[in-house]
Amino acid sequence: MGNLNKEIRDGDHPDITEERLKSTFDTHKMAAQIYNSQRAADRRNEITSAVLKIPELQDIKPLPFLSREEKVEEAARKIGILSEHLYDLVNVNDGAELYHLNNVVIGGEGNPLALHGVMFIPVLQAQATDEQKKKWLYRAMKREIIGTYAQTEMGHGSNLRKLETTATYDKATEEFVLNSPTTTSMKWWPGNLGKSTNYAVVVATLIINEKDYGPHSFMVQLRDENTHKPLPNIEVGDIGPKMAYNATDNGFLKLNHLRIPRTNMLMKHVKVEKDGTYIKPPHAKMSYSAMVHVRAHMNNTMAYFLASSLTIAVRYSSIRRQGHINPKEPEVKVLEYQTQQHRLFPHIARAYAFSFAGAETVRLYEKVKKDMESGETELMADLHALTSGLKSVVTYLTMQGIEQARQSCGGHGYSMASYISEIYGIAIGGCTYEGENMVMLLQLARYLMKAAKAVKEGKKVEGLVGYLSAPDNRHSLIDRTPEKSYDTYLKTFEHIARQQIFRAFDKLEKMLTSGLPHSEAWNKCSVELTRASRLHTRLFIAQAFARRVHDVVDFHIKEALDDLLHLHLNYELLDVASYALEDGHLCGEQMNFIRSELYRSLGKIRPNAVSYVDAWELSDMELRSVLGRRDGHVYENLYKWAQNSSLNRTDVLPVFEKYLKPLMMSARKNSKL
Ligand SMILES: CCCCCCCCCC/C=C\CCCCCCCCCC(=O)SCCNC(=O)CCNC(=O)[C@H](O)C(C)(C)COP(=O)(O)OP(=O)(O)OC[C@H]1O[C@@H](n2cnc3c(N)ncnc32)[C@H](O)[C@@H]1OP(=O)(O)O
Ligand SMILES: Cc1cc2nc3c(=O)[nH]c(=O)nc-3n(C[C@H](O)[C@H](O)[C@H](O)COP(=O)(O)OP(=O)(O)OC[C@H]3O[C@@H](n4cnc5c(N)ncnc54)[C@H](O)[C@@H]3O)c2cc1C
Repeated sequence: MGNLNKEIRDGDHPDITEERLKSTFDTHKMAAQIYNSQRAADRRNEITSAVLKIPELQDIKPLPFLSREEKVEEAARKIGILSEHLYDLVNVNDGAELYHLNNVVIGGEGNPLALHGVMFIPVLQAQATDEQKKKWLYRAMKREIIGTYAQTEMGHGSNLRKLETTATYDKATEEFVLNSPTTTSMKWWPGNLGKSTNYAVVVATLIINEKDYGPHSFMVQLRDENTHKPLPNIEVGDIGPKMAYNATDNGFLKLNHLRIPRTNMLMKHVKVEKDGTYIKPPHAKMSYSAMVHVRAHMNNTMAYFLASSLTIAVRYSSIRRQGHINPKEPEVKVLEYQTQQHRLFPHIARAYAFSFAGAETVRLYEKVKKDMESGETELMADLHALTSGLKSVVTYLTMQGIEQARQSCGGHGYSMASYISEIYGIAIGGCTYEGENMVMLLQLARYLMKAAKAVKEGKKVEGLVGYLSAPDNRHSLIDRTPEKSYDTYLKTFEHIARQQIFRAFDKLEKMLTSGLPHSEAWNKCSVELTRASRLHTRLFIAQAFARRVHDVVDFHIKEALDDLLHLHLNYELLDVASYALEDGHLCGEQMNFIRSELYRSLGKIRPNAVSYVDAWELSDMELRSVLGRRDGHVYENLYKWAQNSSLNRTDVLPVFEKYLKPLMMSARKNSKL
């Protein structure tokens, strides 16, 4: 039998090999859990190996040394080369393969086709009629045209009902007139809008006979297909540098009374007839499908970002030696410190949890998408509630985890050589895009309040909120169950979420009864409401983790996942324990029990720590991190990496003659006086 950890190679740093030899599970079999099948895990590695054989697809130099313009150019260069090899490298109908290819070759900072693939094509698939698909979708899929999704404006992103861009129907010419009447009505932020795309699905407020029908989607050609020059009545450009995503040209767009044919409105579900008659869609929010598409996939992208930074931090912590635990012994790997383990291991567990919760979410999304094709909309509300909560909680916890990973690498974590700061910048965009986190938590809260009302009225609720009508224990039995039975943990999470949901509900009801208008009462309860949404979502994540562990057949994989789940449940419970202490559901003694289980878990995870992150099978090419190198040879490569700095091209910079020398000369002269 070979090594269980598949990353072991001759010549690696002995400290990291020592870690890998301790693995109790086969890391490639674990990858099958993370990527949902052995075939998917195999394909990732096959794609990486194939890419490594194509020299033009390698980074020209480490990305942090590129200027913004060079980053934009480099991503476009690679997209061009990828286009030639695409069919040999991936199954183009498999989103996971495309995403992996993107991560290996280009990385997270963006590319000209990102929004084309992530939103433009999905919105056409979901909202275009067959005729419209023939006109645009098939061309888009062949990349004859490149598009984006232009919804957010300078003045409005969250509140779609107040978008200022108008699409006014002109019955006489059977056209819509698209107009940006104010500075704040300019589209602002859409990815790749600035310079890369020649088409956009523009979301505008539909006006017919002076009546406002709310946001609708319209296909707009932005640029000439040959010259790429903006078409008349269109002003378009880049919004400038951002915290991250700087290979992406997020853009602005001003439409000056631009006329487009009536048939450019996406009309699969909703219609404006020639005479201006408006035909409603089967569900008012069907046009929000592209956003739900991205939200449904965000758990997995966040899990990936979190796992990337943890891979870097855990590998580095296994070769970084500093300080002593036993003064008579050599300096220890920093991974031996309990504080380091506490800082990193719970986030490893979260990365796995997000991936498992993500798989369930994508399954529900696929079902709803199929239903919607035939006009069936029953599960849309469930999906919207679930994805709203998850996108908010998962992006926020990912942000925390990545920052802990960075800090756990000490000074070198702050260097771009770690690449963690770039991953952080990219990942935290997710707290904002696809619905600002608080706004989306409040969307979930609407759903939870409806369920709470039903329960109060004596009705039974089911599905995601079924626990609200299930029996509850007054006191948690957490310390009175056999090891590896997680039922009592999950019941405790249920209790906490239920209590908070009803606390928010009661507060809201009291205010409404006192005569406060609904929107004011809602605002005054909104912190309590977002707490309810977070607790409900964290319960779902824990349940999804437990469901996955329950289903695993392979003994060693199950045992390793079980250890992570145990850590997850104890850590997460401590994080939210104040809610259960408040009403005596948990007592001080049980808190001690949870704490001691947590510390026991850290010890149990420790020997497998490197293998848990190796199991994500993130290649050096995609990690782009000196600290996270698979072979553990960090220090000599850190020195090599610094040689890329343009400041090192000469021993003496011109600024010396220009500024520093005169400064020192004058100081010396003064001190002689
Ligand atoms: C050749 C080489 C190939 C190489 C490969 C390339 C591959 C590329 C891969 C690239 C990989 C990665 C790239 C990653 C890029 C990053 C992508 C970033 C994308 C970011 C894009 C955006 O941000 S787009 C803009 C997003 N904007 C928002 O999300 C706005 C948020 N606001 C809203 O969604 C809405 O305004 C609102 C939901 C908050 C409110 O809407 P509204 O006012 O209309 O409704 P109400 O609040 O009144 O609610 C009414 C009822 O409607 C229900 N509702 C709302 N939404 C939905 C819904 N979607 N579904 C179902 N129901 C919904 C709501 O619940 C209310 O119900 P009731 O309570 O019953 O009344
Ligand atoms: C990296 C990145 C990529 C993006 N890509 C695209 C794209 O491709 N296409 C596109 O159309 N857009 C894109 N966006 C825009 C993005 O979708 C919006 O910025 C986002 O939806 C948030 O909206 P906002 O900017 O209006 O925030 P605001 O709503 O102005 O948020 C500001 C504050 O107000 C609070 N707030 C607002 N409304 C409420 C409320 N009702 N209740 C309580 N609090 C509230 C928020 O919680 C937040 O704290 C992108 C943004 C980023 C950062």
